Amino acid sequence: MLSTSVTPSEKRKAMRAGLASGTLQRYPGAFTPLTGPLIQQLGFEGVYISGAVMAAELGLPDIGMTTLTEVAQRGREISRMTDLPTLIDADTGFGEAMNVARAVHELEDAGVSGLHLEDQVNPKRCGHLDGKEVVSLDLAVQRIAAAVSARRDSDLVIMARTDIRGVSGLEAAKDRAKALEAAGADAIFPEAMASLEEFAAIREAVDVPILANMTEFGKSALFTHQQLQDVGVNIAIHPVSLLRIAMGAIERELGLLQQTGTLDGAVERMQTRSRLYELNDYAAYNAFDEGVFNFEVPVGHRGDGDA
Ligand SMILES: C[C@](O)(C(=O)O)[C@H](CC(=O)O)C(=O)O
Ligand SMILES: [Mg+2]
Repeated sequence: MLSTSVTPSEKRKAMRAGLASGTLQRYPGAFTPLTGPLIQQLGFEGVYISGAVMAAELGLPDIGMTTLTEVAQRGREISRMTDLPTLIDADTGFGEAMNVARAVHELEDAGVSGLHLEDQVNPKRCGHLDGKEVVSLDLAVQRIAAAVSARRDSDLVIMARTDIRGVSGLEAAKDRAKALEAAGADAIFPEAMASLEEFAAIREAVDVPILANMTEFGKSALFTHQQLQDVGVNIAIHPVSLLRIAMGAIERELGLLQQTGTLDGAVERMQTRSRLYELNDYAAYNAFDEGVFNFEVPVGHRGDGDA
């Protein structure tokens, strides 16, 4: 009720334990806080908080237009509603070293368990589009080193994302992954890998956990969790999937309403009121209310003359 009773510290430890477990950690992207409890109830290991989704929801392109305040707020809203660890997309860190440090503090305070920082230049773009540019190795390393030295909770997971595969190829991605690991990254997010073999090559290059981004309509095929686990991937994200599923349904049903003047035929496809109330845990609020307000005040204690 109201929020999770699992502390940020416990969630960060859980995220680290999951990454070290040898079992693939599955993090669907929560496109709204309400999907956090659902992801948890269905038995996933964690919740991803996507920059692309946050931007899209605001009607903006995913080119670094969202502010740290907005991102931290969304991180807090989603982390609050789940017992699971959360991994948030911190894009390029909202500037260079000092801004990255500030971002780490804000996101830590928001209660996220981990964050990833990428090596694109600003304005950044979706990692699965062409025409990306990356910063120099020095600058990429500085961003990670700044994040690592700024964190106050040593369990906060600092993940380094490199977009260099789509710019300079796999060999460059392996080299950069190694350098980012040496800079203190707890995990590596190799963006836009073309095949399972490429994930295996990154696995070979570094000792820290690696992430696979299973975004639809991108550069990577949608490998199964088993396939990813078999090549040594530690965590899979499905960043924008829930937004795409929901928006697909919304567009279809809105069209129906526009054409027929009623949504009667769509009701059977909707989440029911009772299921929604279950996710929002109405029962717990009722129980709380009954415990606090519906008690008997002993005669002589009402303060109204006990008339
Ligand atoms: C993972 C990602 O950074 C995100 O913001 O969710 C995006 C996802 C996408 O646009 O499909 C990305 O750059 O891959
Ligand atoms: Mg992003």
